[in-house]
Amino acid sequence: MAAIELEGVTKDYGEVLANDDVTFTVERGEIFGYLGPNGAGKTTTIRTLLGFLSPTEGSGRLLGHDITDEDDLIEAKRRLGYLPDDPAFDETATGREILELHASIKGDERSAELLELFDPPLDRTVREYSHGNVRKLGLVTTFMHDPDLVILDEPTSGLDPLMQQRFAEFVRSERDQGMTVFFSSHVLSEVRRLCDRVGIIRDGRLVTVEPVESLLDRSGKVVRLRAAEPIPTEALEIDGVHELETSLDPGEGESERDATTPATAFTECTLTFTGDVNALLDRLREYRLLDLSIEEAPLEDVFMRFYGGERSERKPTPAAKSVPSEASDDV
Ligand SMILES: Nc1ncnc2c1ncn2[C@@H]1O[C@H](COP(=O)(O)OP(=O)(O)OP(=O)(O)O)[C@@H](O)[C@H]1O
Repeated sequence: MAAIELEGVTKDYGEVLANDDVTFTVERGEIFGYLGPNGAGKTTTIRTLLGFLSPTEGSGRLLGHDITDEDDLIEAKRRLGYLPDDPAFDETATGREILELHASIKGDERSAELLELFDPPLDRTVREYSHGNVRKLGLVTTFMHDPDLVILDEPTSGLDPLMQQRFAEFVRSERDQGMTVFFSSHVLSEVRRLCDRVGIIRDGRLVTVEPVESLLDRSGKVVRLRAAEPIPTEALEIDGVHELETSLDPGEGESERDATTPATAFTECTLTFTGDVNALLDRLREYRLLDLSIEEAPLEDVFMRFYGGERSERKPTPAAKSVPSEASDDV
């Protein structure tokens, strides 16, 4: 039995179709990242999963229980931890009082261990908490009853880098012991670090569900090179070259191209490469290179392909100019 199953979930608010035929499954023991820009429909899916919203159409199951059947869902909720995007704790209560309340409702198997990790200031009232401290208290209340499945809406928002790191290590070790983790995010570095699979939602529609590794494979590598001699642009006319940017440095003391320089040639370039790296290296073998780097493409670039907008700035080569490349592999 899967941890989460959604089938054709649609939520129509009249003027906005917040979720449009959303279908996916999250298996037990995986970390699933639900990605999308602001307003894409992430919170709507989460609130539907938890039975807080009834779908206009479609159905779903949480730990095997029907999300549209309130009584059935109570069973699932005993084994569920949920961190909303804005946990509405009683502002007049102290952190300690909040924990006592949660313990009395759901039980407390592990708050001592969680408090050591996340360390919210327990003796202050929630009114005095920073956004990050509310998040830390929320993480303790989410995991304290040792749930089988956690659903987290933007869990690291407001956490400092050290806390984000701690959260990542904690979540991975929980996953290794069988917990299922579903979280929404628009923080791509955290998704890359944490997730086994990713679902991307844009304008209410699920655009893709796939392993994070295949998303990275499809995004290709960023290749940067600097050559000691001009390389004809045709040398890079091979499958998998995208977004080629080149520049020609005439070199010290040489202000003009010499007669042997091809009409389109470069000494420096940056490109995104989705093909076989060996084929690229074969092409470059006959030229004298000064520098070559091959790195994973930023997930930001891949993400942008899904919902449009400007690509993140790539460090341009000096005097970089664009050269027409083959059609982009938009998905
Ligand atoms: N109660 C509501 N009535 C009408 N429209 C709504 C309602 N709740 C959400 N929406 C709209 O539905 C769309 C999806 O909203 P949702 O909160 O699910 O997005 P999100 O991906 O969680 O965004 P964010 O990352 O900003 O939290 C948005 O256009 C939002 O304005």
